Amino acid sequence: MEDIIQKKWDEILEYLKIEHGITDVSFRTWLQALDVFSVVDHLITISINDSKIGDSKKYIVNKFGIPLKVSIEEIIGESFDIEFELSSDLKNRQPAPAALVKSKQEPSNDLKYPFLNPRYTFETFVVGNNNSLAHAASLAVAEAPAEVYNPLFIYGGVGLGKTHLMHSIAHYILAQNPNTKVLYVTSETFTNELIEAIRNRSDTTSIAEFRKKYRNIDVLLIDDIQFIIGKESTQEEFFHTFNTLHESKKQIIISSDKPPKEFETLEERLRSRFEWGLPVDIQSPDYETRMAILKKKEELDGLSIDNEVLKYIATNIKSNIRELEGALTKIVALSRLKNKDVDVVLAEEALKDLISPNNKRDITVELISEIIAEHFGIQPTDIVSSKKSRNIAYPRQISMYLCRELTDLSLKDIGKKLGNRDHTTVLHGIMKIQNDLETDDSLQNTIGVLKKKINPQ
Ligand SMILES: Nc1ncnc2c1ncn2[C@@H]1O[C@H](COP(=O)(O)OP(=O)(O)OP(=O)(O)O)[C@@H](O)[C@H]1O
Repeated sequence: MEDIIQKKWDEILEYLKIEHGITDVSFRTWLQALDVFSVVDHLITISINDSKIGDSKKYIVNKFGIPLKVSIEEIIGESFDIEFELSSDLKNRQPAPAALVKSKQEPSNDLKYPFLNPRYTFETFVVGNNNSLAHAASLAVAEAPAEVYNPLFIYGGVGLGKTHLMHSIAHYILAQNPNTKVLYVTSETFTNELIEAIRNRSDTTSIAEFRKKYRNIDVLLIDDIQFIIGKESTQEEFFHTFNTLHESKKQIIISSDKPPKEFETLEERLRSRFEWGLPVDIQSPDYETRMAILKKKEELDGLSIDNEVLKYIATNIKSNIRELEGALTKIVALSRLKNKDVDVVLAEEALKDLISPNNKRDITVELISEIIAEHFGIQPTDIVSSKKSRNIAYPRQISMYLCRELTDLSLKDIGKKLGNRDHTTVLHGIMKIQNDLETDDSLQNTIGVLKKKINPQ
């Protein structure tokens, strides 16, 4: 995390300057005298260059303390505490070595691999009847890459732990050998990067760069391969990527929502390759596994929830672990909001939309926002917030566009549900996406992926 904050430090200061109307002279004098000294857990220590501006700590804390905290949250997307220290006082203080401040679960290389979720490890993965084979095969591949099952093909329904297992394999391999070149991508990213490379075809290095990135590695993990089916040039490129890696004995791990034989329009030569190694499936978890997953989440989040409430969730939410975890989060959020203890009555209220009699999910603004937020690595609350940074504003406009396409709601109602926005703002958002779609093939691909995630049928 320290790396990321260091890298984004200038952007954070620029943001602060613009959002809080800081004058150029104030910016040059005060803000440019600030540097990140260390990031430990969620505390950022900022050094004040007192050789340049003297002991101005009190002034800086008062003037910039809160705006800086808010700006960091806006740009990084997470909340941090901050403290200021004079650089002369910090001179003899060593920044805490990153390895000492990480939690037990976190692998040692998360800075180098920001695309891996530090929580998705074998330690946090609950093994049940539904996933024991997939788990065992994944561990075998992690322990001996390219020696046992190549490719490893993990398939199963939505939200059942495929990504979690893939990240676990990557973390494990990197922990054993940090020099291994591991690349995890979704097939959407693979497609979008290929689109970009083809678009810049006149620049002969762009396709070469693309190929170098995907072929010059030891382990390729490609998630949700179903999204490349039917995209001819992507399939073709992936076919050659696969062959190059496989021939040079590099490990390939693929996930999908169905087994290779069920891909009707997949070319035979790719289908047969997917079956070369070991296709393993993940089923919906049984009741005991659902309880164990809820307890694991309770432990990881430091919660203490009445067993009856866990039983209520595990009894009612059966087929999707993401929803199972989401249910727990919703209950805890409602209890905080209402300042009430978590009990079954509160759980019933919190989950009334999730637990419908036929368990069929409706396409709602909330569902669309949740899927978009997850896809872009932000929080559903960001979508309805007033935050204006592009990494939030653009997904919000995509939400507006997809709400209009996939629900019968009026612009006014969409605006209301997306943070009480005016219908003209919604219209502007929709038109922006419509315009971009005309020229941006990557966006077309992303919107296609999102639509399938929202409405898998
Ligand atoms: N066996 C498990 N133990 C603990 N947590 C799990 C398990 N299986 C899934 N989860 C959790 O459920 C959530 C959804 O899992 P994940 O994203 O891996 O699903 P997926 O199968 O890749 O979904 P999608 O098909 O949407 O890509 C994650 O938060 C993950 O940590």
